[in-house]
Amino acid sequence: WTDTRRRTFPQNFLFGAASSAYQVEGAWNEDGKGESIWDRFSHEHPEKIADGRNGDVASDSYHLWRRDVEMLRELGVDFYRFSISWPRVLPTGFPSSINEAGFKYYDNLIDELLKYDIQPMVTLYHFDLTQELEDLGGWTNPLSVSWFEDYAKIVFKRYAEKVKFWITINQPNTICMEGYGSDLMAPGVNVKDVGAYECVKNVLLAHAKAYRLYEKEFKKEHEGNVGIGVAVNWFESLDHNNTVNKEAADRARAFEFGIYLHPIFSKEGDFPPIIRTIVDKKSQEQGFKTSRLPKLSYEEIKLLRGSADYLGMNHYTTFLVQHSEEKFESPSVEDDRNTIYTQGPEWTSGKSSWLKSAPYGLYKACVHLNLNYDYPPIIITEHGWSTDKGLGDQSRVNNIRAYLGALLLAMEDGTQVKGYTVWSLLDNVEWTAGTSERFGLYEVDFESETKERTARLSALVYKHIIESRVVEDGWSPSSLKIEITKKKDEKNNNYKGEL
Ligand SMILES: CCCCCCCCCCCCC/C=C/[C@@H](O)[C@@H](N)CO[C@@H]1O[C@H](CO)[C@@H](O)[C@H](O)[C@H]1O
Repeated sequence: WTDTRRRTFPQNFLFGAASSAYQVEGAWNEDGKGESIWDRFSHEHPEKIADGRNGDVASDSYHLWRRDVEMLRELGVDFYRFSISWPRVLPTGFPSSINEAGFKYYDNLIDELLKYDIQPMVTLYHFDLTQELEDLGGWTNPLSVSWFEDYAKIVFKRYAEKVKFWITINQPNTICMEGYGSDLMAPGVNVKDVGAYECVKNVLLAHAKAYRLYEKEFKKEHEGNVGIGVAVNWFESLDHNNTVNKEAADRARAFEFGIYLHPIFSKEGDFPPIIRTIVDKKSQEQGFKTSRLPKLSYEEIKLLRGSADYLGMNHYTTFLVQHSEEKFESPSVEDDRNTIYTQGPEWTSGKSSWLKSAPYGLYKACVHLNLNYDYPPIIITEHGWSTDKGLGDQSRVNNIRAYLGALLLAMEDGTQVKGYTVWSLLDNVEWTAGTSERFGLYEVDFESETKERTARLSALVYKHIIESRVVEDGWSPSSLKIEITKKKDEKNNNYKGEL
């Protein structure tokens, strides 16, 4: 960390910015869009949304997509990561009803991006299941695997020619542990004992089926890359001489991300042995006839193993882990994991309660992935920082610079990082935090009718990093005025998405 040599991002390294449908689009019931679980959750529980601002209007990107693309051009990014709202294109979730008007929105957005040589990186699922599928059990229903595959097929068919980067599913841990294993996120059904693990199995298989479908029907002709987005924050023992806490940190890493990565990226496949042992043993003691962690068959293990062209790594922060002496509700995933998390009191805090800056954690997480999964190709599909509103976001600048510095070190030591994505292009609805936590390079004036977007300091700094391909701590812009500087003579639609 004291080695401050100037390091450079390679020419083929890709820089991008991200958003997701529910968080930015708004137009929650326009042009035939179906109801999503976030529409239902936020309407039935307005008290759960910190400042009352939900995704009904959000950043209004459904109407302001041209301005969004203009912002991406101002930044000079190589790609834009956004998600397709399943309920906007298939209002019930099933392929029996296709909403052409919904697809038209994505046609326009993708064409506008390509016109300016910005690659679309499409997430197929970012937390917004249709309510109709949720009423059938959502991701706890094994049929969700084929529901997702059917949806993926329609979207692949429509966009395979134009989209070279795909993320099947964003953050299975949030979907399953927070959406089904608690009531923190939609649908908030709180089935901590069995349902959360059923969800894990179904979400993983849905991902793998979509991956294999692309591999079989689209890969040869279109040469795109399909990955999965996993939250890989760093978890390490609070104290390194304490075996009990070191074992707790092993459990934390396995439960937080190993459970999703091991089946896809390890040589042997299947769930991590440490989780299998814990949940099987506890389930037996608790009187379950079979383990609460479902089995993966031989065929399922094979389907999953190797089912990603790259790992989409969402990394924000680090947690310090202790073994828990306190009793959790049992049976539950928390009880199975049995850990307590804290964070360094000296680490700088973001606006979100869970977000503190510890860039060394990104380096360590990369080393961990390299050792456990043999240097997988990685795209950082999310990293970001929350603030209050305001344009002078020096803390975001410091955070992005520090984490990019750590990333350069990890790359120098062999980590195969192909790209980096800031979360987020613009302020948006931060789920139950509403708009009280701002993650945008661009500020959105949520009070205005026009949802005015204005570049923050971080937007100018990120633009400079992309242009110079180095992280210069001393650089600052002469004003907050941002302009499009990267001129393209002609559009380049021949990009094949080489990793
Ligand atoms: C004083 C000690 C405090 C310790 C607190 C421990 C409590 C642990 C609770 C864990 C809470 C979750 C932590 C991490 C969450 C992130 O990985 C997750 N929010 C990332 O999700 C993506 O992030 C974006 C920003 O939050 C979000 O907008 C996007 O949609 C997500 O894909």
